Amino acid sequence: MPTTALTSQISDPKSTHAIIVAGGSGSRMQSALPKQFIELCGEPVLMHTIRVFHESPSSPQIILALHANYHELWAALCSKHNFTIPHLLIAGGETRFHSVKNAIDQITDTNALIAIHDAVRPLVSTDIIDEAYRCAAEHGSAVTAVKSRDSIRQVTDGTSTSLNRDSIYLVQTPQTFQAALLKKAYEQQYSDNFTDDASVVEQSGAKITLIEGDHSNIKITFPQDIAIAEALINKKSHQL
Ligand SMILES: Nc1ccn([C@@H]2O[C@H](COP(=O)(O)OP(=O)(O)OP(=O)(O)O)[C@@H](O)[C@H]2O)c(=O)n1
Ligand SMILES: C[C@](O)(CO)[C@H](O)COP(=O)(O)O
Repeated sequence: MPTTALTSQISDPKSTHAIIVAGGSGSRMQSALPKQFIELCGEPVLMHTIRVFHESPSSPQIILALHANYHELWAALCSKHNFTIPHLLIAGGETRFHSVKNAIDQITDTNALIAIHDAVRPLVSTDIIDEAYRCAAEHGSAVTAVKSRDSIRQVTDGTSTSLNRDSIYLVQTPQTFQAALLKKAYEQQYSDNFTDDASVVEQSGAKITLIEGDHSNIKITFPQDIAIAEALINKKSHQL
C-alpha cells in the first residue's frame, strides 16, 4: 500500500468555523424589528446568511452571536420556518467587536480557521466562503474586498483632491483568519478605530491579505437595501 503517496495527497484539514454576527440593533434601518429578522423573499435575512455557510463545501461549524433579548424570538422564528441548520447560539456584545470576541471565546482549537461574517450580508456566495478559508489557511488572513466603481475624492481642510481609485478597496465580509492570529488580536483593548476584524488583526501586527469580493454581497444597512437584496436573491434563484 503506497502510504507515503497517500499521506502526501491529504492536505492538512483544519476545522472550519463561521461566526455570524447578528448582535446589532439596526439603528440606520429605522425599523422596530432589527434588520437581521426582516423577511427577504419569505424568510428572515439571518436564515439566508446561515444557509449559505451551511451549504458551502467547507462546511463550517456555525456560531451565531445574537443579543440575549432576541434569543426567544429566534427560537420562535426557527420553529415557524422549520429552520434546522445546526448552530451554537451565544450572546452578542455591546459592539460588533464584543460580539466577535464572545464567539471567538467558544472556539478552543487554535489550529482552526475562523470566518467572521455580518448576518446582514445574505448574498455572500459559497465560492467566496471557500476561497477565504483556502487563502487564510495559506496566508493567515483572507479579507473580502471590491474595488471602488466610483471616482474617489479626499477632503482635507475643506479642499477635495482626486485619489487613484485603483488603490482603493471597499471591504466586505467574510473576513477569515487562522485562529491563533485572531485570538491574539482580540485580546487587545477595544478601540473605536476597530470597524471590522481586519483592523483588529492589523493593529496586532499581522499582515492582511485581500481576496476578491462581489459587488452583490451588499450589507443591508438602510431601508432601500431590502428591495435591492430581494431583487438580487430573485435574480440568483432564476440563474440556478
Ligand atoms: N453589538 C453589535 C453590533 C453589530 N453587530 C453586527 O455587525 C454587523 C454589521 O453591523 P451593522 O450593519 O452596523 O449593524 P447594526 O449595528 O445592527 O446597524 P446600525 O449601525 O445601523 O445600528 C451586523 O450583522 C450586526 O448585527 C453585532 O454583532 N453586535
Ligand atoms: C465589517 C463591515 O461590514 C466591513 O465592511 C463594516 O465595517 C461594518 O460596518 P458598520 O459600521 O458596522 O456598518
